[in-house]
Amino acid sequence: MSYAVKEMFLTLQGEGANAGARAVFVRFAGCNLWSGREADRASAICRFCDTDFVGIDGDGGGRFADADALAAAVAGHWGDGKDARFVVLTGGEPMLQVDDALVDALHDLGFRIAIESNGTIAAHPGIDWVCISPKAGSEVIQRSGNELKLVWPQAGIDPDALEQWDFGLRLVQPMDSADAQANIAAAVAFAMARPRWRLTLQTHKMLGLR
Ligand SMILES: C[S@@+](CC[C@H](N)C(=O)[O-])C[C@H]1O[C@@H](n2cnc3c(N)ncnc32)[C@H](O)[C@@H]1O
Ligand SMILES: Nc1nc2[nH]cc(C(=O)O)c2c(=O)[nH]1
Ligand code: SF4
Ligand SMILES: [Mg+2]
Repeated sequence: MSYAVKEMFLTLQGEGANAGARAVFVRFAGCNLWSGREADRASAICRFCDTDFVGIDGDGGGRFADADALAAAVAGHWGDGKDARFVVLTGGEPMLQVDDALVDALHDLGFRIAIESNGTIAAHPGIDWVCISPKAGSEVIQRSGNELKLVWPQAGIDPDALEQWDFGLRLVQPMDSADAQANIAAAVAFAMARPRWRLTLQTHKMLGLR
């Protein structure tokens, strides 16, 4: 299978429990909860997305003919070192494209694989770190993993229901929007009221990283 990738870059993971870790990000093109076109945002299932995932025209993006070609590009972004190789598969929705061949090819090159997914498609079982971020109005079928990352506030999501899901960590992340300051206050209040949850911030945005 070939893969459509919007962009690929080396940075520090900005969010969640792996924040601060050097990682190659692979941003797959396309999502099942929004077309990515601004004209469709108001009618999309997911309406607060902060990301351009349309097309394959970003830095390091393109159409990769097979898993070995994509994994080789990831290794090229990482550089020579073999130690602690780490790749984050995101998008768009990465589980529209991630398959056995890609997981095997990345593991063969020594990468630990993380995913950022909306959970509407089962995560590939070979992935080493599963981060699921539920979206109101969608059906999340992937209800287990390493971290559950709730963007807050989100009308239509009941945090009590999420307490039943099987995740090692529960994280609350302020929604980046015109109301960012109010959303930070809401996320802080959320974490203060719910000791099983921790606040996570989009540190790459504060640091000026990609
Ligand atoms: C762009 S999404 C791509 C991966 C996948 N489609 C998902 O939604 O999890 C990457 C992460 O950014 C989060 N995110 C998207 N828009 C955001 C916003 N406006 N504020 C805070 N987090 C946001 C998502 O919830 C997800 O955890
Ligand atoms: N540095 C950095 N960390 C991130 N964590 C999740 C991201 C994403 O867009 O999936 C992201 C991103 O785009 N950049
Ligand atoms: S599910 Fe993820 S990629 Fe898709 S629109 Fe929402 S935040 Fe963006
Ligand atoms: Mg992002």
